[in-house]
Amino acid sequence: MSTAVVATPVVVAIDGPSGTGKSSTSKAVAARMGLRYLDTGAQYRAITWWMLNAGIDVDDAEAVAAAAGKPTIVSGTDPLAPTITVDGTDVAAPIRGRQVTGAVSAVSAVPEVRARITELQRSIAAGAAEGIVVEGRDIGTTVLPDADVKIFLTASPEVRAARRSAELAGRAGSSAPTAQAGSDVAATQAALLRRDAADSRRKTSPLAKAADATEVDTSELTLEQVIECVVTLIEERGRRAR
Ligand SMILES: Nc1ncnc2c1ncn2[C@@H]1O[C@H](COP(=O)(O)OP(=O)(O)OP(=O)(O)O)[C@@H](O)[C@H]1O
Ligand SMILES: Nc1ccn([C@@H]2O[C@H](COP(=O)(O)O)[C@@H](O)[C@H]2O)c(=O)n1
Repeated sequence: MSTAVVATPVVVAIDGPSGTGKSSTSKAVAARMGLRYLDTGAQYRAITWWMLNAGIDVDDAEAVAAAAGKPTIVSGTDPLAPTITVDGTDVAAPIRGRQVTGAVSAVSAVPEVRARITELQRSIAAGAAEGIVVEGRDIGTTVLPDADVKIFLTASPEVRAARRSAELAGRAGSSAPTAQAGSDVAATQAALLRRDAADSRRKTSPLAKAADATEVDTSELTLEQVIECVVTLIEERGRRAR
């Protein structure tokens, strides 16, 4: 296992569709290389949670835009214990629920929301003296176009759905595969693809691979292999820069 620590602050952008392994990979790479870690999806989920809690119709883009500046979102960037609060409330658990997951693409498509969250992301990245891994959908294209290393993770829809379903089943405490589990995987895959389509089609900074990003298809790779691959790409960039 590599335990590299980079000498100069490095900014790493990791983008990709839902469930490709961005969070797992980014956290592990950041922890291994002594970097900070920012989960930008959690920030969009947090503002969505606040909108839902405030009774705002998330399909009313004008109402969402008018409220976009109201909540205060704070992200903790320790890769071993990332945190997210809204107006001082810890929302790490509720932002992973179905309601937020079903509403987040509509909220994140609103330009005023993106402007607000993008500004926050840039200030967090600029303040990370030791370097940072930032993961999301538009980091390499829009948020940090000058990132030192850009990676675009992909995986087949079938693999992503199977991994996500296993994760959800693990959280719920189930084990043996059943007919119900089979239909859950199909529903999970449909939901992932719906979210990818909405995130890719929006007008403002859609989910996209930056022209200078390295694409890594994780379908046939273990998580450890993906982490090693990303660490190697960062180390190679460091050697070229010296
Ligand atoms: N290479 C891999 N092999 C096996 N399982 C993996 C791999 N990468 C990630 N996983 C598992 O797949 C699931 C989804 O991974 P993760 O949450 O990191 O994806 P993500 O791209 O951040 O998703 P989202 O965009 O929805 O937040 C997790 O349960 C994770 O442990
Ligand atoms: N840079 C980003 C990151 C995320 N989003 C939106 O948030 C949703 C949730 O992201 P997860 O990574 O937690 O699944 C995602 O579906 C996007 O709608 C974004 O727009 N830009």
